[in-house]
Amino acid sequence: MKALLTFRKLFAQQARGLALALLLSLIAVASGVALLGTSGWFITAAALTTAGLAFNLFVPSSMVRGFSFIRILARYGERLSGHNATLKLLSDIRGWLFARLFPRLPLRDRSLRHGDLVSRLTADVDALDTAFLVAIGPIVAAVIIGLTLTTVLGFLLPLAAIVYGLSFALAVIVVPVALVIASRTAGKLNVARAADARAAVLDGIEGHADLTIFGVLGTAQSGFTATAQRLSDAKGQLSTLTAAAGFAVQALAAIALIGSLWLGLQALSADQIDGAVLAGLLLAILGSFEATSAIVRSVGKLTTAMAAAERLTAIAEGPILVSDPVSPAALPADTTIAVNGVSFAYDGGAPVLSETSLTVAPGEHVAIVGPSGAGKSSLLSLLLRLADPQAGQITLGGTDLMALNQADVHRSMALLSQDSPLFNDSIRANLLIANENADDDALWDSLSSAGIADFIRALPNGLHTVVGEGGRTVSVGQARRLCLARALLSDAPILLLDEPTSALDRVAEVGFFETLRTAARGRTVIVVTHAAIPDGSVDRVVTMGNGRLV
Ligand SMILES: Nc1ncnc2c1ncn2[C@@H]1O[C@H](COP(=O)(O)OP(=O)(O)OP(=O)(O)O)[C@@H](O)[C@H]1O
Repeated sequence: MKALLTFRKLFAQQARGLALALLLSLIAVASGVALLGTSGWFITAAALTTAGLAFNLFVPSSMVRGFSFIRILARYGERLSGHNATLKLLSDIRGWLFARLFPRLPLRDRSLRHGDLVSRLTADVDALDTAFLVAIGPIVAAVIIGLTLTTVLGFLLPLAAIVYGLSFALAVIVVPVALVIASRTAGKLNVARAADARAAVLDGIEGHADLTIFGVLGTAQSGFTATAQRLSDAKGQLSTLTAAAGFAVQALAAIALIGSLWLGLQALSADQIDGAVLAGLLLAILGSFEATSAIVRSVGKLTTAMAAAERLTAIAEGPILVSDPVSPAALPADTTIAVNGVSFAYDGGAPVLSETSLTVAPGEHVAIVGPSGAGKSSLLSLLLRLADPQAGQITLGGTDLMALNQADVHRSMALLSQDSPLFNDSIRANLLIANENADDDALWDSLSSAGIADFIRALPNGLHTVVGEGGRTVSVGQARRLCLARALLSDAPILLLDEPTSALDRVAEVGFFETLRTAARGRTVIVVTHAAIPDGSVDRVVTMGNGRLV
């Protein structure tokens, strides 16, 4: 519940729409109760009056029509305003979540799988709509109806008011609270297992080719069936608890009805109440319990919403690894990079860099080589300020990186990483990410420099060709060249390249380094590579080993 309260400010922004929905839901339930009550009174009174001659049929029949009309309109309006406010609320929650997620990427909690994150951003946010739409609103409406009917009964049948009031309070407050307490674990399990199932689907789709080739598709399928079974067990647990609560509410409705009937008949024989009024009251009691069955169904979902809220706040309140300074320094014009005695480890782990130092002059092309795991990519991350060193200092033009805004640092450095992605969009749109103002000439220049212009020219749709999810419709080597073209298109004076040739054959690799030499002339280049670097393609090669440059 505490996690759900994190969203109270966003709920408050939609307070008007939600309050209107609540008011209309109240009117709908009240008209339903009044409709049944009036009908019971009307039919009984008409039957008790000889041939209906002495009974004014006009007023009650118009009341019945009026209440049913009001009920229909109120229900329609409630759905309209409730859903409208809830959809706005969900969109606010998504915006809120994304704003908190981005500064926290990459997440410190490495156990968070891709599918799990997707699940949190979609299904968990959706689960929050139940918090108001199907739980809080109906409960508030039912409490008001229950209090009103208890007061009316208090005047007409005081003893029945006690029986009804107690039964209704148990049905609307005690049973839902007990259901929430009893189904907390089942709610959490539901959300976690639904996320497992989504992650398993994503893993299966992504790894389908490898699973087929290694002949383990059957094993993967049975793993997925077991995941689906665990989800269905969790759903089953929740449904059983909800059904038990539903039974308790129906039993309380029966107690309220039979108790009121018994007390009402005694009052009738003692001439303390009119028969028609009694029939109306009994039907109104029945009508008021209709509101409670919706509550039980929705409260069952409330625990799922609470668990979803906990998962969302877990990522939204996670630690921010790198933050901007309060009063940032201006970005210096000088692009000299100086790494001075930097030591770095990931989140309390083993040291990755130990007192590393390196100076790269503006326009210099430097290659960093060394064994796998030596810390080369980590050094690039520190240069981009995706993490901060625990000791030492990195400066850009003499200014400490930690004194600069991250956005300024990123404006001066373009990155081609080992896994730079192509987005499911046109080649043009993929390139413009690096420089949205670039014209077609600039696009073709960068494509030529990356050695892929001829291939694009030969495509029927040229720059407008859509590359598919993750660049599936082009080869891995072509995708790398498109990413290089994107890096070259940016205005950044410093290019950081991490294993840019990992997907290229030797001929293409040699061609790539030659291209880089000329295409990035005038810019600083730091390239991390395992490739044998052709002579003359960089100014300097430094070797990294055991977290130090040697
Ligand atoms: N995000 C991370 N969290 C924790 N440890 C990490 C993280 N990224 C890398 N490491 C660890 O830091 C060490 C250095 O990794 P890094 O990727 O910098 O090496 P590398 O020299 O670039 O290796 P490769 O040539 O294989 O790409 C490795 O032991 C790796 O396991």
